Amino acid sequence: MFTDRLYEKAKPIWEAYLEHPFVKGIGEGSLELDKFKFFIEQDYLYLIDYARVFALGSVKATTLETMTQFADLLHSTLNEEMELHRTYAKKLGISRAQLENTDPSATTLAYTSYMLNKAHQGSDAEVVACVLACTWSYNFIGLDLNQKEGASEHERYGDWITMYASDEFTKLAENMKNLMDRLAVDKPEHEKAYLEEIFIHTSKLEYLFWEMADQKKMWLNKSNLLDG
Ligand SMILES: Cc1ncc(C[n+]2csc(CCO)c2C)c(N)n1
Repeated sequence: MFTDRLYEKAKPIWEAYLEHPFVKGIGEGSLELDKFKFFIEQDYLYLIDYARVFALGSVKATTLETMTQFADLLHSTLNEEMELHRTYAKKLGISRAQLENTDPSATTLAYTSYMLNKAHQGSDAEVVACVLACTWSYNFIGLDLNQKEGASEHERYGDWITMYASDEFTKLAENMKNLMDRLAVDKPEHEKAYLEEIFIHTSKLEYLFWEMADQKKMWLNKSNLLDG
C-alpha cells in the first residue's frame, strides 16, 4: 500500500512526536496550562484553514463518493474538532472572539499557507496528501498516549486523549488512509514521489507545531523584536 511507504519514510519523525515534551506532557497530565492555552489558540486558527483545504477537496473530487467524504471531513472539523477547542477555550477562560482574533505565529502561517498552496495547485490526491499527516498522526499519538494507565481519565488532558484515541476517530484516520491509497494507486512514480514529499513536509510541520506550542513561540525564540 502507498500509505505503508509513507509511514516507513516518516517513521523517524513520527516516533519523535512521542518523545516530544509537549506530547509527553499531555500524556502525563503535567503540561503547563499556559502552553496548552497557546496551542489551543494557534490550533483554532490552523483548523479554520484546514477546513478550507477539505472544501477544496470537495471541489477537486472526481467522484460523488470522494466529494461526500471531503464534505463529511469539513463538517467534522468545523463541528467536532473545533468544538473540542471551544470547550477547552471556555475552561481556560478564552472567549470565542478571542479565539478567532488570535495573531498567527510564524509556524501556523507556514503550515496553513503550505497546505493551502499545495491544495490549490494540485488534484484531489494532493489535497489528501496535505491533510493525511495531521489526521493520522493525531490518531497515532492518541492511541499511544491512551495505552498509559489512567491517561484518558486525567482531569486536564483526558478528553483530548479520549477523542483522538476513539474508535470513531481511528475510523476517520483509516478512511483517509484508504482514500490516499485509492487515489495514488494508478499514479506514475514521479507523482507518487510528489505526494510523498507533501506528506513528509507536513509531518515535519506537525513537529514544528508541537515545538512552537512548547516554546510559546510567535516569531523568534529569544527576542520579541518581531512580536506584536
Ligand atoms: C496542528 C494540528 N495538526 C493536526 C490536527 C488534527 N486534526 C486537524 S482537523 C482534524 C479532524 C479531521 O481530520 C484533526 C484530527 C490538529 N488539530 N492540529
